[in-house]
Amino acid sequence: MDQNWLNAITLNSVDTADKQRRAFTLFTMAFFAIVLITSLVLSNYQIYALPLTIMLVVSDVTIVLCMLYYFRTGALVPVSCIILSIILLLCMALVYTGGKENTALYWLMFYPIVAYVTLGLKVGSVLVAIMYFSSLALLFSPNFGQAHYGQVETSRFLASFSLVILFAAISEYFRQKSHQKIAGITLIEKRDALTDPLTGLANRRYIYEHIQPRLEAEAANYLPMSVLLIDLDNFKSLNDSYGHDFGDQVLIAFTSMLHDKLRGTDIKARYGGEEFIILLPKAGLTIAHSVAEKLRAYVAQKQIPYDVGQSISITCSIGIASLERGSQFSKAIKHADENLYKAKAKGRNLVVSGLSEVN
Ligand SMILES: Nc1nc2c(ncn2[C@@H]2O[C@H](COP(=O)(O)OP(=O)(O)OP(=O)(O)O)[C@@H](O)[C@H]2O)c(=O)[nH]1
Repeated sequence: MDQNWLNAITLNSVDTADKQRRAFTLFTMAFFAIVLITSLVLSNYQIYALPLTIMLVVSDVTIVLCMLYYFRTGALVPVSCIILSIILLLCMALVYTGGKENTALYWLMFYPIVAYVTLGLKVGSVLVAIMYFSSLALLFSPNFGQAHYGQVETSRFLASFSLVILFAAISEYFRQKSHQKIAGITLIEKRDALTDPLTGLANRRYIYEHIQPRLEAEAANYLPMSVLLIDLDNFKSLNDSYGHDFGDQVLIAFTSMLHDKLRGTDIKARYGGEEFIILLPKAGLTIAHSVAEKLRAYVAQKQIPYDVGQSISITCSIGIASLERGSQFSKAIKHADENLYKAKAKGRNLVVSGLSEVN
């Protein structure tokens, strides 16, 4: 069975909220970095060596440009990697020089938290590991850095920094797990709410909640579009003669016929009871009429097994309307329904089409 339509149902709102959380964490840190670097450059540019001043200004400008790039493109991962790498370098430079009154090591504590929140466990761990081992190298190579850190200071720093990394990693790991679980459950529930359980087709809610907004937002991908309303003929007497369970089997068999005769890109849904709706994107009335006519003829000749050696056939009536740019979906549905009514009135097993009114 064609389930393509289910893949179109996503959790945009959940993903957007998670991205906002990561972006907000990153940019809060970036904001402090910009303020700190700018004030350092402004107050010390006379005493700093020129290469240091240039390095700080370039870092500052790059962070600002990265933020602007994110707001233009929404590309959070590359932007996070660049900003976090710059801040990693600046932190290591700080450890190298010792910072004001040898307090450099304190400023490393926030980094693992931001790295894990922003880039997740895998990529975050790479940056955190680089910071951790670079710090070790600087702390245990007495001739390498400019600053001297005492033994107690070094061991306390390593112990507390290791604990911060450990807790940040544990918290990110379980946050990711629970996020995936909740997102998975929410997606299943959302898909269930838009699926007809008997036929596996999309339901009426899918058409109004998922497709209708897209017709307005992505009109170029859909319009002109044809709307087919299909109703199985004399379904009540079929139920009465063969039983409700067999009626259900007929609905399932009819769904297979839809899949046989229509394309995967056509939108098919059970509109209610024994009524179905088909949307043919980028198809005018002429094409829609010929598609509907082929479907009608196919359904009429198809045998549905009833009992051993016994089978029945069904017929359907189809009303068509077209949805052009500027016309309303509700009006096209109404017009298709009127044409379906005409098809029934003219004796059933018929296709009736007509243009929908344009605003
Ligand atoms: N088996 C089964 N029957 C259903 C289902 N949903 C609706 N029906 C039945 O479909 C029948 C529809 O009957 P009507 O609306 O009178 O239409 P009809 O008998 O098809 O007559 P026309 O539409 O005029 O050709 C009703 O008897 C409903 O109970 C379902 O999920 N399963």
